[in-house]
Amino acid sequence: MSSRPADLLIARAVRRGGPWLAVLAATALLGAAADLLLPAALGRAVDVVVRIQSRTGAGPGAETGAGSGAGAGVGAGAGGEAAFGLTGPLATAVLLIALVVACDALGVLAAGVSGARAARWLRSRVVAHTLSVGAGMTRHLAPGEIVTRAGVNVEEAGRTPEAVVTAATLVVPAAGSVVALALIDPWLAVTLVAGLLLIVAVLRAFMRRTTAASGGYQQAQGEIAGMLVGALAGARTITAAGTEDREAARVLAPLPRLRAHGLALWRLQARAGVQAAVVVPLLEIAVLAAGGLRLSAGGLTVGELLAAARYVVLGAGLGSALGYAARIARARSAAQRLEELFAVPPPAYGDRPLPPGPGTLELRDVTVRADGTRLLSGVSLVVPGGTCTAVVGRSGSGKSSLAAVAGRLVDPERGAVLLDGVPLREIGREPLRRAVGYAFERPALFGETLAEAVAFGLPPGDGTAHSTARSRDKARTENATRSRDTARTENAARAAAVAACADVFIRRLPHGYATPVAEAPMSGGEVQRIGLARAFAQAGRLLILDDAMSSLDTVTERQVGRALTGSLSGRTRLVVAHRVTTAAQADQVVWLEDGRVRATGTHERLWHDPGYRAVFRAEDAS
Ligand SMILES: Nc1ncnc2c1ncn2[C@@H]1O[C@H](COP(=O)(O)OP(=O)(O)OP(=O)(O)O)[C@@H](O)[C@H]1O
Repeated sequence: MSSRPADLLIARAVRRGGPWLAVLAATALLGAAADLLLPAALGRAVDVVVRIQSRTGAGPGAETGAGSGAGAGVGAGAGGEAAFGLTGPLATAVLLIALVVACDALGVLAAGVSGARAARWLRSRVVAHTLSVGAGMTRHLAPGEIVTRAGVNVEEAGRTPEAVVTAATLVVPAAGSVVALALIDPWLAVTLVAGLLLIVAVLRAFMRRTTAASGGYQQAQGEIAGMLVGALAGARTITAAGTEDREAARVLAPLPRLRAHGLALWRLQARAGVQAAVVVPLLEIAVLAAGGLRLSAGGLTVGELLAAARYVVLGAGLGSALGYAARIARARSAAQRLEELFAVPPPAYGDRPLPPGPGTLELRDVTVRADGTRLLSGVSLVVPGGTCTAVVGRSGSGKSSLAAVAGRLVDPERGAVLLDGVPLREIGREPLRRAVGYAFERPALFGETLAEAVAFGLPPGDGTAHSTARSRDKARTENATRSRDTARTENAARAAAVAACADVFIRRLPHGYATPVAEAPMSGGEVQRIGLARAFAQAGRLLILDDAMSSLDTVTERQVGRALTGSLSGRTRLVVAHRVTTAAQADQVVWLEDGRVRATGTHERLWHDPGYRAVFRAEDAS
């Protein structure tokens, strides 16, 4: 994958640092400037001392105590002058040191906050995008992989603001040192530039190799997480089969690869560290040697040589960018993995509203394909508004695929699905999701309490009064409307729970509808009933039940079946059925075989066909 989108993503994440980024850059630049000025201030102080010493004749002669009284007087006057002359450079040096310390402290804070903001932005985008793609995302990547990317990789990519800004500001002392050395002596500057070019070459090679190695490391990490989450989903099966050790070995299979990439990263870091560690002192020696020669030739003062020695250390500080380069490299490979998530497009919704209608569902020559396999081929059928259609067929015949395409959980590769004459692709997400309710064989329950689990997905009210209300009166009206809407939602959810035979067992719980979902002791059939209630409450005009009653006992199934043909009969119903009773209650039956419609008609008519009867015998036998 090209690293360009990843680099763009990093740039956008860095920008999320906002004003803290400016603080980070300002403290880094100010600190660098103070660092640059410090050698000059110290050099000046040394030169003042040397000048005073040479004027007073201090040094070897003074140490021997030689000198006249007048000379001593001159020495005392010069000593006072020295103290006075030193005050300026020393005070400047103290101020500069204080500035460096303050910049360091503020820089740490700014780095932390800007990094946290970048990570928050990345994480929100990853989560929102993953959920908007929905089931399509898990067809591309295992859930554990996705979680690793949203967690670990987001953290790595989010750490970039500090690394990028600090690495960029390291250029300032390097460039400043070159300029300062050029002012002292051009040959010293040339020596430093040669050394810096070498350091940049080391850094570039290090970055390239580290990006590749950390990509491999992160991939192995994601694979382990993906397989662990998969294994946990089947934990009961693993325990029942007694295959824990074998599973652990399977989950940890990428471990040798992880280790190899980890070692490669350490090796790269060590090698580049050694290279930088060799180049920097060599550079210092080279500059000092050149400076020493110039000093002996009278072209430099001692203070200038001292300043030059400090400038070369500052300039070669570019070598300390190694740590930042490693962080940027890891962030780039992490950003590439995030880009792979963003590359999976969410379903595009239209903007058409649904006109009033009975809920007539029509499939026109629909073909559905997944991973190269054809799940449905040229399926055409009409479910008249307000009627119930049962979808039957042997296991693997395409019933769930038909249920999925009928409410746009997947899109057909060819053909069209229409609700009341409007192609599903053209309907806006909101009206589509309000019009269609789904119940599944193994529903996932969301919400804190059972009441919320049943009402999940229901709008608290129709919201029309909320959006325009501005004045206080309007706000009061809005609150009243909201309370009315909430009450209406609760009533709708209760009525749906009654129809799905969930109300009976919910009310038997000590806290009834207020029971936290996580603490509600529910059987598979009871969970299915909550799922059914949720779908009954949500479905505006089309209700799709995909094997949603498989765990219900016969009595409960008959009761729910009565609700389907009674209180819910105003809606169009598409019911994937395995039992004869469900098919017999439906207005029409669609019989699928190998992803095609084998026949359509009433159950009574189809029952004459031995093949049709065999579908139910096969279901009973399975
Ligand atoms: N994502 C997918 N990729 C490839 N093949 C798939 C995918 N989903 C389903 N299939 C295959 O498509 C066929 C139809 O699956 P579908 O779930 O629609 O059948 P079904 O009639 O609902 O089966 P069952 O009654 O056992 O639930 C099956 O052979 C299944 O293995």
